Amino acid sequence: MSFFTKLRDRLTRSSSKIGEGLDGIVEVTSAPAVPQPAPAPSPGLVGRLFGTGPAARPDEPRRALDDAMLEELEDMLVQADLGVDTALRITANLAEGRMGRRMSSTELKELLAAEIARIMTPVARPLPIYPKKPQVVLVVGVNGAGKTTTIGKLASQFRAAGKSVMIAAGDTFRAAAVEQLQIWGQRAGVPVMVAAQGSDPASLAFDAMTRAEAEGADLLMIDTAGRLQNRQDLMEELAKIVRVIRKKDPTAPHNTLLVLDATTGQNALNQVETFRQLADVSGLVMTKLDGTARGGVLVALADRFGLPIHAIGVGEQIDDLDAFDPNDFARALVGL
Ligand SMILES: Nc1nc2c(ncn2[C@@H]2O[C@H](COP(=O)(O)OP(=O)(O)OP(=O)(O)O)[C@@H](O)[C@H]2O)c(=O)[nH]1
Repeated sequence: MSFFTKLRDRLTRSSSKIGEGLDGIVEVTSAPAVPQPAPAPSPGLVGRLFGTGPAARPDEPRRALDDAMLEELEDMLVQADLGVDTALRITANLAEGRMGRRMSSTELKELLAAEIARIMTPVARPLPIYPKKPQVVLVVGVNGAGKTTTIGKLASQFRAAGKSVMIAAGDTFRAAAVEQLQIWGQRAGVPVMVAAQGSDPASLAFDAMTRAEAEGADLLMIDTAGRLQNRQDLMEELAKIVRVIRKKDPTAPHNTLLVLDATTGQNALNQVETFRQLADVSGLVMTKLDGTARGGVLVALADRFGLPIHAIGVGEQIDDLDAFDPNDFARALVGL
């Protein structure tokens, strides 16, 4: 199954929220549809530019775009977790030159998808791979966001691409977290370095650097703790890991990935703010886009922070994570 098919099938809770929202907005006050003979289907201009979505049916209900309709659109987008600022910007762009025009839900979906893709295109960037060996990737995020799973999935993909990968289980306080990482390491066929429970994560990171250098690993991914309850401790812990790995390589870490859980909705925005204060976040991965109606938050994140979105997760299996494609995501999100 292609990742787009998977994305479209699994993003349904978010997409039905937006898709049905648009249907409702158009149908609520529109005149009853007058049946007309159906001409051969042809995609609209936006459809032709952005994919092969369904053409607007001639008998689809339509509604003239006015201020009231724009307000309903805004509210719907806010409820779909795109956030107020982004919702306002999108509706303003959508309205430009179209006030008074009678629009169908399909046309609105095409326009909305194009607007969302426009916002997200600049941030859609796969994790960059550098010639530097080992490339050190620090992975941060709150407990349960999906760090372990993401590390496992990425490790498996890089290995499949011929890279030698090593993982360090830096959340040394939680035995269960270390065990999970070991299981993912086995699945991905990648060594996982662990330390005694409760030992210093920075010391493990140093040992992992030493081993990765000695073995000529291409990539070292370091998992970290996500206890936000004690922000000061966590900040010190992350800072110490960075200090220690810089003794080995002053340019490391080369990437700091923040893993976010889509089901947290608008709270993901706060997590970005917080982790940017704790670490030098260089890119985002969003997990759990399946089974949540809050996937729209990714648009708000792109619009607000402009941080690269490296990958998105739509399930618990090893191949349920892929590079972020803005057009695919935008179309899936609006239900096209
Ligand atoms: N449905 C779904 N579940 C996911 C996804 N990514 C991760 N999970 C699940 O979310 C749960 C937490 O994921 P972990 O990878 O353990 O998260 P973590 O951030 O490492 O959490 P701690 O180990 O508690 O620090 C696990 O049950 C995963 O299987 C996803 O894309 N979709």
